[in-house]
Amino acid sequence: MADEWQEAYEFAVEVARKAGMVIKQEIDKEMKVLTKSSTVDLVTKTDERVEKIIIGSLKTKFGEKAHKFIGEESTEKGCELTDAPTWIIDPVDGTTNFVHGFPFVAVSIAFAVKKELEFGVVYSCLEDKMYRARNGKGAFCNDEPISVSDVKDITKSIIISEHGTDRTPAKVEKIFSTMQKILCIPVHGLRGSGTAATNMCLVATGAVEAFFEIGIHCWDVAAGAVIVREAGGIVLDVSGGPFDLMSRRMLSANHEDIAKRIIKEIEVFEVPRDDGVKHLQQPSSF
Ligand SMILES: O=P(O)(O)OC(CO)CO
Ligand SMILES: [Mg+2]
Repeated sequence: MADEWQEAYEFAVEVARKAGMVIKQEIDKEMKVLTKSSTVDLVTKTDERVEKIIIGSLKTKFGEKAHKFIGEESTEKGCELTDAPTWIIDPVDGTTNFVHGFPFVAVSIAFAVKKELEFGVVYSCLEDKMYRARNGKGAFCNDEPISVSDVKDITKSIIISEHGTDRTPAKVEKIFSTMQKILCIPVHGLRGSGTAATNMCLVATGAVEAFFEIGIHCWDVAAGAVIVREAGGIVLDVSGGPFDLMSRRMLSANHEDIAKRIIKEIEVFEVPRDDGVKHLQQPSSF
């Protein structure tokens, strides 16, 4: 088949837009906020409702059994990425932002075949920015081609990292220590939008040079990974080794020079993998 997944790609954009409309309608309403892995890991009825809308639309279009689904709100005990065509979905990336009305909230939809990411769609719905990319076909924001920054000197860069939702003091200390070391290189600035998917799109548009985080999940970064790569950037493990979607560790950058410099400063800490696999050694390529 010449272009087997183009229809799925186009449909994913449609579904992400529909999901974003629901988020926009619900952000100003009274909402009940529940918690998940910690008291600061928030979830609302909108997260669940939007995920049902996305998965329901995809099943109606492609059939109940044709594809597999990994969704933030419907994957209870770890997630397994198989060779089957698989959708990886974060219905509301930036739930804390959504709860507080902080204006960066994204729908993230990725599609993998034989464990390789085929395309990714990130709809930053409050900004009305539709980011999308498909392997070998370029990355776009609202249909305009996007590309990463050409800055290779870390002292001329802006870097994004986030604090995560684990408030164990030892982990918070490592996160802040890493940020302090990077800030004092020095870089022009440190930022964070509160959504990993949007952060990756900011790397892809050249607004920042890199984004890294330990503790994110596969649904936060799967779509963004395709978008960064297609915009000319790189996506790696935080050690410099190959990116592993299930590892909960990710560094995306415009250029190897920026990535290498950041890796020198990252204080790595252990997090359980998304697929429940006990321990995998992360080989470093730098
Ligand atoms: O808001 P969510 O979907 O919990 O995701 C967070 C990271 O886990 C922001 O990317
Ligand atoms: Mg998320």
